[in-house]
Amino acid sequence: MPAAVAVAASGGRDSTALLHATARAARAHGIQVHALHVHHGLVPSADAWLEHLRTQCARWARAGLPLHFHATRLGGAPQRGDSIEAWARRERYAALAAMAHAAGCGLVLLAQHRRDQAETLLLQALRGGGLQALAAMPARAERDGIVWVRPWLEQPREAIEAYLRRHRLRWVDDESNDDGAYARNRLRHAVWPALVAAFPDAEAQLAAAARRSAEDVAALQAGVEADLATLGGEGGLDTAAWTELPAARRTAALRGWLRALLPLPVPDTLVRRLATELPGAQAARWPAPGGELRLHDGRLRFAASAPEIPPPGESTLDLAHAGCHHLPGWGGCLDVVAVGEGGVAAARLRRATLRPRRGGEQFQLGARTLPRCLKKQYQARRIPAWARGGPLVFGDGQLLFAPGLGLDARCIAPPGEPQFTLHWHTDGA
Ligand SMILES: Nc1ncnc2c1ncn2[C@@H]1O[C@H](COP(=O)(O)OP(=O)(O)OP(=O)(O)O)[C@@H](O)[C@H]1O
Repeated sequence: MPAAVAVAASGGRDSTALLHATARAARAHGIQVHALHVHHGLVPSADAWLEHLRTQCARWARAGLPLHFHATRLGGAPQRGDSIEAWARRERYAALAAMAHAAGCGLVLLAQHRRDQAETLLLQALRGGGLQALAAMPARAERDGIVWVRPWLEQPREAIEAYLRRHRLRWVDDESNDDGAYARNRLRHAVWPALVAAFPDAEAQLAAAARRSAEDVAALQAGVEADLATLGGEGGLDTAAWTELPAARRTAALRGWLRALLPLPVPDTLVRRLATELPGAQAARWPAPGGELRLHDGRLRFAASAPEIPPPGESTLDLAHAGCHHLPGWGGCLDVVAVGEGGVAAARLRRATLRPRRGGEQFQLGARTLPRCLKKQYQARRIPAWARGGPLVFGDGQLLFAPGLGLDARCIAPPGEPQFTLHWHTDGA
């Protein structure tokens, strides 16, 4: 059993209930609970949410609950072309991960419930999503060295409301929940009441559909991995063996092979084109993101295009200020976000060294884990090739940041010191 667990607390209805329920259950087992709050700085009432949560946690702690409160104020703002929701979500998860690492928590609980899951499935279907999208939110996921768990994904919203009433809990209402500019709000207000009136069991059935989709995705993934093991990975895809696969498995195998290899996300049009043109082809070439696919001697291989700018070597950069540092040579940008804790000290970023992987680098994911070979960390976490594409960042010779993994736990600064977290974004990803 972990000694500490974190709860992502917005101050809203659901995470207030989850925080309270977690702290009560934890008390019985001698576990400490860390409430993690992110202040996005987007609406004036954000200050009030933070203060409400801080006061509430202090009150509950005085009443004997094993609670600690942490908050991060986000420093940056969305770049042009970045949607506010996408920016807020990305920065929120990064800040939550940083706070969890700093608090020594490898487990973070999120408060989404069955209605949220049902809505997510509908929204994904309305965007034309495939099975993976219809699986909606996973009950458990590992990312940034953290296990993210949604313990209430099977709980109806009414059960949470009943919990709040029983314990007379207070929460803050998010005024943006009424804003019709957001698809989820339109679904909630205009569609959901009519849907439930016609199909009273809609919430449970839609959530069940998401769960079944997730099971099917996992089974498909296992099948793809088994197929790829026999089709040959590094020496190229054995196209004769690939053509022998039953038609239904060919596309998935191709997509899986491309995902692991290409430096950028794989367009569906490319997968479809290859699925049609590969059978029977002898020698051929296809343009692909970041390079070219070449068929030769019965093997399909990826050749990365020569970068327009010479391959980035080692460079030194002042990263000790918030904002998006565009690095055209690397094909993306390093987002530097000011945080209160869980970041790397500004002083270490003033003369940061950026360089590609050379092999043999050691990286430590969490405070309670050991440093391991960086390549092994990427493999263990199945970080696809395109998400590893940016530079490694060093300060005073120590590895501080690896794209796709985040900050090395050994470089986290003490709370209070000026500090930043880093995120890598590939152009067009
Ligand atoms: N600002 C935040 N700080 C910390 N955690 C957050 C924040 N916003 C959302 N979360 C976490 O992500 C989950 C999903 O977010 P979402 O925006 O759907 O919820 P919400 O309606 O803002 O809040 P709640 O779920 O508490 O009613 C929340 O339940 C909470 O666990």
